[in-house]
Amino acid sequence: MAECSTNTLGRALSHPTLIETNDVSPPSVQLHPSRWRKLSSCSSLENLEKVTSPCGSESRVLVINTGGTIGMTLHDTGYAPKANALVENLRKLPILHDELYAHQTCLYEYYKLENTLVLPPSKLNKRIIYTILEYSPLLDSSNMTTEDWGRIGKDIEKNYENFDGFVILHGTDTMAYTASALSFMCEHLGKPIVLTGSQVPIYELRNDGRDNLLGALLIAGQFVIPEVCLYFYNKLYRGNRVTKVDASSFNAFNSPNLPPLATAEVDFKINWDTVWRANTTAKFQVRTELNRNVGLLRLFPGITASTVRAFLQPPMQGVVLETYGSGNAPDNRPDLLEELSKATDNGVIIVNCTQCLRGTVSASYATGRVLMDAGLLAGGDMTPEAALSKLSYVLAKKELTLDAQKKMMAQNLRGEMSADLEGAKLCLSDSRFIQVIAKSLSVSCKEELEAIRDALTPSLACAAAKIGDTEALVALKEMGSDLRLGDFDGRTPLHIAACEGHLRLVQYLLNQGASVHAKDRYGDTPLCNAVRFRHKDVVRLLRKTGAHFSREQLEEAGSELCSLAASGDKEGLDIWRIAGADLTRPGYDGKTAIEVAQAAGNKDVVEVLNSCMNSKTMNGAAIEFTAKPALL
Ligand SMILES: NC(=O)C[C@H](N)C(=O)O
Repeated sequence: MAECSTNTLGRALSHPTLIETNDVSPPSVQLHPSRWRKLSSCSSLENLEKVTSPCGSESRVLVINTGGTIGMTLHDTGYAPKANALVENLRKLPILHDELYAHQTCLYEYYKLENTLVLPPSKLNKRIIYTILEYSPLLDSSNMTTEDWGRIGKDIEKNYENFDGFVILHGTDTMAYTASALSFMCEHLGKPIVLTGSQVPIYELRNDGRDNLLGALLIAGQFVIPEVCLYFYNKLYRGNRVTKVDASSFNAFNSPNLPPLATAEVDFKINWDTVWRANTTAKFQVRTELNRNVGLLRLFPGITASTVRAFLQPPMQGVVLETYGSGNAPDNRPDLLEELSKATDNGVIIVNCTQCLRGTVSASYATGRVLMDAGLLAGGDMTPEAALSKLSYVLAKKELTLDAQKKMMAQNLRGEMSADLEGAKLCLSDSRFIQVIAKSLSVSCKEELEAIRDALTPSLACAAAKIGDTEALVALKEMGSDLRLGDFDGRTPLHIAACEGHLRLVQYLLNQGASVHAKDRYGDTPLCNAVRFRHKDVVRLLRKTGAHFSREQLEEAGSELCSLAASGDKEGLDIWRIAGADLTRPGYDGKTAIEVAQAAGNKDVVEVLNSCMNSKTMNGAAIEFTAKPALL
């Protein structure tokens, strides 16, 4: 921690004095100063030297336990969820909880949460602290409804700013539906949400629950993959691309039309090219309104017109028709086609999806074109689960006209369908720059070229961000570079642009999917950098996009605010206010900024602070954090 104490926000706020006054040399673990403070009064202080982790950092994950096999036991009626048993069980598993570390670092005292656990250090040297929120009753996922999806969404929204990632424990039977639904409900998502579960309860000797939970936690706590994902049997999938394909294998899920986002091998291999990029500058929010008048209808030879008619009766508003092959239906059945036409004329949205596990619907066959003529929308390569939940989400947007809803159904909203990439593929060999380097290194194959590109472009992109050269960034992007990647210090172009105050460039990077939550090796986000270098416009834009201080940074801000108040620095205080700091937060000695300003006789600072605190309409209103996260 000592070497991290000079030039970034978090480091500037650390309190070496705390360590001195307690006369305890810091262990190599990077704890937040507030935990240090707690530690000083903790009975386990004498054990400090046993904290063995080398200099790592911590991240926080919220685990929402909805039920499913992972936490089931065998009852008279068969397998059913067991309440209040998971935390106790995990606490006894050394791969899922490091009791010594928790004790030595006063984890329970600090978080005041019995259900907070900590993983042993990861290979990337991170400690993942996770808090389990268990639902009551726990459900077999066959019992889940759209209301349960809404509850999960709202709990994530409530706790969004307190955690780096989210894991949802869920039964496998309807996990693909929940994952799809959440992917649409979570708008402008900037953090990972990973669903997982198991085929065998975690309490049994041989089970897949431990590995699945561990993998999901490691991903949610270490990688900014801003998607609703599903982790199972060593693979991370996009949630709206999966389907359950096996009732009894550990390898229960498949993502037939999209390769996994990541694979857990010796190391996690993230397929960053596939990871979804946000293209808006809006804040995260969850839309819980879903339309329940939707359904799935699977075509089969000999289906009667009256069955179809009955299915399409009001109040039905949206149907996924599961057709044959590449989206085909009998073109010698005018009775069926008439029922479909009547329904679409009456405003029912019918989406054509294939019954096949893999592939897309197309208009290659006459038997497919008749469905287009009947007013069906092509569902591309969407899974029926994704198409159904997308319908439910889109139809709940009552502010949209029917035409706008249909248009939205045809759009790729969250990576649930493949865009028609004909002619749009980026070609690495277009880049003269990379070519010249590749030539000088005598490489020619695609993989080697890509490796060179990936090694060089993060630094080049940061250099372009430093001088505000948007054109250079556009050119790098066209080469296929991922502008979200960080340099050797984990500093992304967005960090650099935020430091330099290049507002337009910040906007451009956000439009390209740069993450406001990316942390560099010192734990700093672009927001920390923009505050430090006092770029108000950038701070405003980042806040608008959902950037926020972590709970620890907010706690530590008190001392910085006091020092600004002592030196009469109104501008400095204002920028912290805009960034979302709580101006009433006391410093390390318990005094607030206003008290410090009063003592120093800085009248106008007192006035400014008073007016800020009285003004309800102020921009970037202070966020009040309680000692406990909002979930309690
Ligand atoms: N493996 C499982 O989790 C199946 C269980 N019936 C569920 O979906 O809740």
